[in-house]
Amino acid sequence: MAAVPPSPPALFDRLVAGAPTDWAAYVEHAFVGGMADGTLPQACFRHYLVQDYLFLSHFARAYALAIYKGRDLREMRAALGGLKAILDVEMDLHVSLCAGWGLPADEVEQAAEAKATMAYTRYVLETGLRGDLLDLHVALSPCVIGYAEIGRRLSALPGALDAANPYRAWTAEYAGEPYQAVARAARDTLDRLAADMMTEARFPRLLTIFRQACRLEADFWQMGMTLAE
Ligand SMILES: Cc1ncc(CO)c(N)n1
Repeated sequence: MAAVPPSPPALFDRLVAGAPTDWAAYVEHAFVGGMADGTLPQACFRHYLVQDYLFLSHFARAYALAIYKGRDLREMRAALGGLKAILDVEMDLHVSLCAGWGLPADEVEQAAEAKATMAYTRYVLETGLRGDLLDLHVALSPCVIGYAEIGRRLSALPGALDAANPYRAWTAEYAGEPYQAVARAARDTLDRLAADMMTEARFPRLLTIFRQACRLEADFWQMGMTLAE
């Protein structure tokens, strides 16, 4: 019987394997550890939460760009699914999280964007405008798939979901099945696009986009930690 050839590693796993330091600096940032054990100062979380609301509104625009860049209805519908997940699921969570932290939505919407927020969101949008759908989805991937991984890791740590942990709602949301499903869909989208758009010659440039996005994610946590504006 002929041996079944091993299937190639998924594109996302290849990207992580190609940028282990940048990936770890993002998903293992001190901000994340501080949410796990509850020691993160609450002012840092509030600052982050306000900026993340602004982040998500630009992130929704990037998914809208992915609809525009779709080459057929299937790709356009997949991007629409991502857009709806942000606008209808994640934004709703944010509005209620913000309310729970005493931050009314209209106040959050009026807040000034921190430089780290501008840098990250505009980098993703610009990468998508300049490149094709694969460039755009690689730029988006650390966000969606990274937060699902962070949520999953946190939820396995003792204390992260305890009633006494002020960040338990955040962890529960990103560890929860609806968000995990969004991240699986993002992985599938990458693999489907890679199957007909990816060449080996292209991989180094995709890895550069991925690394840059991971660095900007780590900077986003750092902005929260330091209350940077
Ligand atoms: C900064 C940032 N990255 C990723 C996500 C997940 O969508 C988020 N909410 N915020």
